[in-house]
Amino acid sequence: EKCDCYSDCLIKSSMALRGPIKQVHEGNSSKLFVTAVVYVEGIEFEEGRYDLLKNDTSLAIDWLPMSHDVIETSRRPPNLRNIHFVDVGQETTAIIIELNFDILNMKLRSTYEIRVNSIYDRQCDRMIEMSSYAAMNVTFACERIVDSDCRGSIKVDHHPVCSFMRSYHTSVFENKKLDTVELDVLISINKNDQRFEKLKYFVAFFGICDIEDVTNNGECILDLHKSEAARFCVPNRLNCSHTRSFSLTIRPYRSDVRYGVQICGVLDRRFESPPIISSKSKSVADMLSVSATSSAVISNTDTSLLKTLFGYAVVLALLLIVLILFITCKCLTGRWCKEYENNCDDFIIDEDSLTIFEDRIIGKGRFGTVFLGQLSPDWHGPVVLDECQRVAVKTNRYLDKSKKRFFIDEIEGAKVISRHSRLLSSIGTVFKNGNILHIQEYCANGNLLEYLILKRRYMTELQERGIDLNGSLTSIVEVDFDEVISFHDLYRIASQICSGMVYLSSKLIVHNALCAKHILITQDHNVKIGDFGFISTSTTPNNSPVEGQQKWTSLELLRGETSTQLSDVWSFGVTIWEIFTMGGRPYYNVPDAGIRGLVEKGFRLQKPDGCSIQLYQLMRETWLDSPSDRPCFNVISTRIANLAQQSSPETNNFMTISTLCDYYLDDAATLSSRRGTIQELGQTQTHYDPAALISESERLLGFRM
Ligand SMILES: Nc1ncnc2c1ncn2[C@@H]1O[C@H](COP(=O)(O)OP(=O)(O)OP(=O)(O)O)[C@@H](O)[C@H]1O
Repeated sequence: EKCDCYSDCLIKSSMALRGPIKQVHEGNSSKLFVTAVVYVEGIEFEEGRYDLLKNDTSLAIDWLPMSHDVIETSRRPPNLRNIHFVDVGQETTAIIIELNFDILNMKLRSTYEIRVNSIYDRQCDRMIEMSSYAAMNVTFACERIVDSDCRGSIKVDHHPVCSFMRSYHTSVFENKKLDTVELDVLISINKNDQRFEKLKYFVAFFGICDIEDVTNNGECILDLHKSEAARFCVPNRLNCSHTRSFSLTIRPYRSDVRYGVQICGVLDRRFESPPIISSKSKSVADMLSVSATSSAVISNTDTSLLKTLFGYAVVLALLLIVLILFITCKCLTGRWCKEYENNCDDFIIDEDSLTIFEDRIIGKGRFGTVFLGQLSPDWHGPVVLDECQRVAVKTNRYLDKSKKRFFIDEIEGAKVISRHSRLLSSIGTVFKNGNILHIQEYCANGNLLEYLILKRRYMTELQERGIDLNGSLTSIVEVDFDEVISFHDLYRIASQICSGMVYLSSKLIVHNALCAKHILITQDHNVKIGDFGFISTSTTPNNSPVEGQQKWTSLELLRGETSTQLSDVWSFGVTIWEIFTMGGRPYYNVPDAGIRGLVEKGFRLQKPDGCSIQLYQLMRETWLDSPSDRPCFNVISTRIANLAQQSSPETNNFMTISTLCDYYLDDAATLSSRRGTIQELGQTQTHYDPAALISESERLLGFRM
């Protein structure tokens, strides 16, 4: 039906983002430039006839407070740059809306809703309402914005995860005199809930329910602005078992109202307030049973008696602590502990200071299992630990002398290395039941190899679901940005490893076993180089490849010559190859014994699919026959920094993974070590084809070494 000035035009519409979001520079300031297109079906295009008034009824741009509401007030409203109407045929008109947003949105990772409800018809001087409005959410995720500088930006949405636990048991202690109610609440947490892994601690929001909004399922609506908050399982999440009790105090308590509690898990302590679910800032909460019948009344005298007893206990505990400190001090100065003098090594930690969580296996290596551990809160050493004092505890399953020697070498190696932010710190040793435990700082994201493989798998899964990380923002709303990795991050990792190696080589130390598996990733996704069991110095030179490391070993060391810092450069080249294949297996089809012959003949690893020719050129230089022809770590560091800068191609922030690459064939074996079935190193593989290694890379660079 024709739409004229008197008919009730029903117009269908849809909206999409045109092109990527870009950071643009205007004079001294920068803005985020967004173009949205609304396709309106059902109106005849006429030049100059229609307009979009930027008011509440026609075009609305609303910030959705599901992202970071903390600095809401510092955001400036978006600026409408341009609107124009274009005829796209078939009774469809495209409205192109160009907007400028504040750069802060990107730093804080925000989401806006752009909505067009109606358009203005100049000829008839009236608003035409759409049958259903056109709307779209635009998320400003720094890593997705072209030409953006992500330094200091918040990468993920850290809001607490609410509606977490559903099973409560409460016991109520009513203090009539003080008009308060104390609740001991026992909650049950679903053991298998993956979100639990990422949580720091819990917050309970509790308060009076809105009477009219009480539901039949034992839920009520809680006004979060008026509610109180109590933190629990703080600071040590390890104490948080799957059933957990904590206390709430409701003050003043009123018996005529209902109370509700909403339990949320905090992901990042800077963001404790829950997402605002409705415009009224109210959230569905579980009803707390605070009935007078189930309560035990605490009399005033009882509390005062308890307080006195508690006071005595505190004084006694303090006296005890002073006594222990006095004895320890005497012991350390050597006066009372003459007979233990030989053991007075800074590196030895008292067994009682360490708790080992035997059910929390972090990994398994050649020598034994690595467990999660915790040092007592009063332990203070040269390494600053996280707030839970978490550590990695390496055990040694071998008691025979030669194997034990390797383990001790690692501890001794770690002692030689001084502290550097990119090197894994060794904290000390604990003697337990005649065995030595090696205590190291804990890197919550495990080793780099598995880290990369897991990210690659998630990204491959996204690819298979048709989600293009380099595509339009609308298609990536369901992406968990914690689980993907951008080129920017790959370069950052390579550069951090290089800076650790610059430091090691400045101390004239050769690592001898550098590879992705021996690099650990901290909670905040930074790099720590580990495994110092095979280091060599000028006084303790090394001239044989480390068992199982042949694929990372330089030609001279494979030949039995002495390794130098430039031998580590070779291994570093293989490590960046692992990074840019996102955990590919070098020389996947060659057994360790075949590596020397192959490398001597000039064969080198092929160019990873996702890496630039320039980066591959750098890798090839690290694999030059003569060590003196290879770049040193200082030079590599500058070159990586330059390559990282050049590598922000317009729409290519994330690698497109080609699953058919042969270097991914053995993934399962690599990851199986995570589950505890370690592949024996040096295991013989049956078949390999050197010709496969010549591959495309040789042709691309036009030479073969
Ligand atoms: N300090 C640590 N923090 C976190 N995870 C660790 C730490 N140390 C080791 N791990 C994990 O435990 C696994 C086994 O470590 P381990 O050092 O025993 O063996 P590896 O170095 O991986 O292999 P191998 O010694 O057999 O060459 C590592 O791959 C890593 O995933």
